[in-house]
Amino acid sequence: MLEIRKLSIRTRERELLSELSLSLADGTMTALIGPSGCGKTSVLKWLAGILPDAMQESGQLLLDGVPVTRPHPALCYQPQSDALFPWLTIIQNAAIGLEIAGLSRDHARQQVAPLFATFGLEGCEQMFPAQLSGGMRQRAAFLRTVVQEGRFILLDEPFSALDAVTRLRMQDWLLQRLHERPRGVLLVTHDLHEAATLADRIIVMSSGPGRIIADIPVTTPRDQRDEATLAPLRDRLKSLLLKETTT
Ligand SMILES: Nc1ncnc2c1ncn2[C@@H]1O[C@H](COP(=O)(O)OP(=O)(O)OP(=O)(O)O)[C@@H](O)[C@H]1O
Repeated sequence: MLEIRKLSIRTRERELLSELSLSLADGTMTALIGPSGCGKTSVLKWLAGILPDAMQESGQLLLDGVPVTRPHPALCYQPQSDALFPWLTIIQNAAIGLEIAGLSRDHARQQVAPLFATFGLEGCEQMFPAQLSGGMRQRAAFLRTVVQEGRFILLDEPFSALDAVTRLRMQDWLLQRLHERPRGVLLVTHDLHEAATLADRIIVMSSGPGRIIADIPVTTPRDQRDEATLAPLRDRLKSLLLKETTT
């Protein structure tokens, strides 16, 4: 269990988050949605331990009840920007998280190489990030994150640069992977359909300052989550967000 306790964040100008508390269970996916600028990315950055110096924060992070400092190997973070190292090839980038975790270079590359075809990156292994499209770079960053063995994966709009079909493929792949190797996932997304299709639970944040205004379990079995079944949930999410953006 990963527990955020009373997280408050201030920028120089304003209070961004006020005493936000949230527990994430192992092996479940939680989607975090909210108006632009409400602080979703900042929550993930705080969890990853890379909040900008310009922000002041207070709060505690507990893993199984024990306070943790970050970066922590249990937490794998995929930022909104792909954050690939421009001087490394794509396979070096994809393998770097595993290398940092202690795998030998060869072993790390052996782990990621078979996934290049699945991720539509076959033939790009020796290319550099600047030679790839935005969607390809995002898939490489996603690959780098999901191969790591952390108990919790923090994904910041991981599919935002993908075309509709590739996005569906990557979502299916993620669900399959989590089925085979359960992890806790915190998924920041603006896509209500994505949240409703993938998540076990959806957290809705308000802005000014950010706090949780709804915590909604998604109980429909995944294989029954079609357009019609999800429509009432999407409508509820939409109306919560509309209220937040018009007040
Ligand atoms: N490096 C920074 N220094 C100071 N303030 C920042 C910095 N980065 C972000 N902010 C402020 O924090 C606010 C929240 O940003 P954050 O990226 O966490 O929101 P978000 O909910 O993820 O937004 P979006 O949905 O648009 O990605 C921004 O509106 C901005 O004012």
